[in-house]
Amino acid sequence: MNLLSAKNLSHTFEYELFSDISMDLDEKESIAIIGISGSGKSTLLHILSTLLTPDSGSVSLFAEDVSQMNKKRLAKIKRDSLGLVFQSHYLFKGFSALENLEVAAILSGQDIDNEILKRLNIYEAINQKVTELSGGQQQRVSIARVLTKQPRILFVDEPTGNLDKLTAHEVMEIFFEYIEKNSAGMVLVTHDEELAFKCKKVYRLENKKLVAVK
Ligand SMILES: Nc1ncnc2c1ncn2[C@@H]1O[C@H](COP(=O)(O)OP(=O)(O)OP(=O)(O)O)[C@@H](O)[C@H]1O
Repeated sequence: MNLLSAKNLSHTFEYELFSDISMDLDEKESIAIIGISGSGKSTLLHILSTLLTPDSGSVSLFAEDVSQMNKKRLAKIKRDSLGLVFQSHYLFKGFSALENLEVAAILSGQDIDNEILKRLNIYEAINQKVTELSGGQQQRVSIARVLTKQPRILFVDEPTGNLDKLTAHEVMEIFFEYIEKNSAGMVLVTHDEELAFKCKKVYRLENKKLVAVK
């Protein structure tokens, strides 16, 4: 089943970032987008995850055109089906790590998966306040929180920036197992080509186009 289909996307800020970009994400599929700094990778991810409206072109989620959805419908799809793992964590700072996960569990009606907490190595720190955790621990809590709501599509922007190499690879393994088990999909933006090439498909954003490199 097709989870996401982007057609002929173009976007310009101060300069034209890209034009006429199309891509498809199917169930159990992972796509990595690489490219030099400033090529527009994060902007493309923002468009695919509906945070930003493209200048032209369309994005469909689960075969529904995002531009044709009313606000309520789009909000529901975002809440139930999209998982964003971005550099800024958006954790509730005054709460503990566990409380942050509980909010996600309650809102989505899902359970917290202790196994994932152990693998992310945050099980022991789960009762600490977010502000007492290191940057890497906060990042791992935000990954656990996103997975707790069991989204169908993961949008991941440099998930391993604060993490050592071993932890970064473990996080990728957790993502891959997650999408396989849940028939979900993932779009990953990264500078790390080694991590990128673990994905099923790899595209490079260069000269304003998306070039398939795997
Ligand atoms: N909201 C915005 N308003 C104006 N310009 C923006 C905005 N967001 C991004 N840009 C510009 O668009 C260009 C591409 O940014 P983007 O973050 O998409 O690139 P990137 O490939 O992800 O870069 P990096 O690898 O450094 O994170 C940059 O020149 C950036 O300054």
